[in-house]
Amino acid sequence: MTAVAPIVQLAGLRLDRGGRTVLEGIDLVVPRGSITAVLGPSGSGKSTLLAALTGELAPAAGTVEVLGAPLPRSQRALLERRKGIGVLLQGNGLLTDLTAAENIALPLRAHTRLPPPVIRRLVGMKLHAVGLRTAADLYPRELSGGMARRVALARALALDPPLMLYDEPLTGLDPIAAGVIMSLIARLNASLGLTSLIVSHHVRETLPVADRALVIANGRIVFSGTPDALQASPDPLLRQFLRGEPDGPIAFDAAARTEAA
Ligand SMILES: Nc1ncnc2c1ncn2[C@@H]1O[C@H](COP(=O)(O)OP(=O)(O)OP(=O)(O)O)[C@@H](O)[C@H]1O
Repeated sequence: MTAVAPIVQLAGLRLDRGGRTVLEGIDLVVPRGSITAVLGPSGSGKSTLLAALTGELAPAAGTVEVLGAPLPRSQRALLERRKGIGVLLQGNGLLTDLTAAENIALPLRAHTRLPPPVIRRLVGMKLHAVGLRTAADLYPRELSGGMARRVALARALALDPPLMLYDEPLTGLDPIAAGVIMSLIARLNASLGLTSLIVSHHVRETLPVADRALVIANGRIVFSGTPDALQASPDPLLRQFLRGEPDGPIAFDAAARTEAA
């Protein structure tokens, strides 16, 4: 790994799922420290792209470099690389019979040999980072949706990963909780020196915190640039997407995508 290498670099990437090509011709460089909004209609392949970044989905063609080097093929090396990638998945994935603090401690217990007092201290720091110091001993059922999302975020940050991947972090949240999560994502990115990719349907909430935007549609990247350039684009496909119109150049039926060879 080198200090100057982009944190994510994709070249000529093709991703297949269920025998079909979901994405192809994907070239992408994500600079360190940036927040990239990954946008696109439902089923366009946003989560599939994240799956390629974590190594969960192997490329059908092309290369995936994450944290300065190609993703390793061996399962052991891949698990090691994944410690540097924090993932907040759709839904929080909190274990219901563990408290907030115990949930956050899980990755530290699984992947480090730190003594319990150090783990307790690290968990306290993560809870503090998401503004939930007083919720340490609460169970997920005792948390609001926004609080549970923040606990899940603290858990994703437990191992201090330099790269954070967010898959629909606002799903199921009311507008106030959504605003809290988005500003927290932006604040953590700046204060911890992270790089973030945010897959989201919530264009209006996500673009303001992003310094780059990608739009995926019809199996490829149809826009890569600043949020301002996206919003100013006259491209009919981008206008259709930003306005949420059903008719236009974006094909919404799955049959429109190509069959994998
Ligand atoms: N495990 C899988 N096996 C087969 N096909 C899959 C699998 N996961 C996703 N797909 C297909 O891949 C395509 C892209 O799905 P993906 O979940 O990446 O889209 P998305 O843009 O994240 O959608 P959404 O915004 O609705 O979450 C879809 O056609 C989907 O049906």
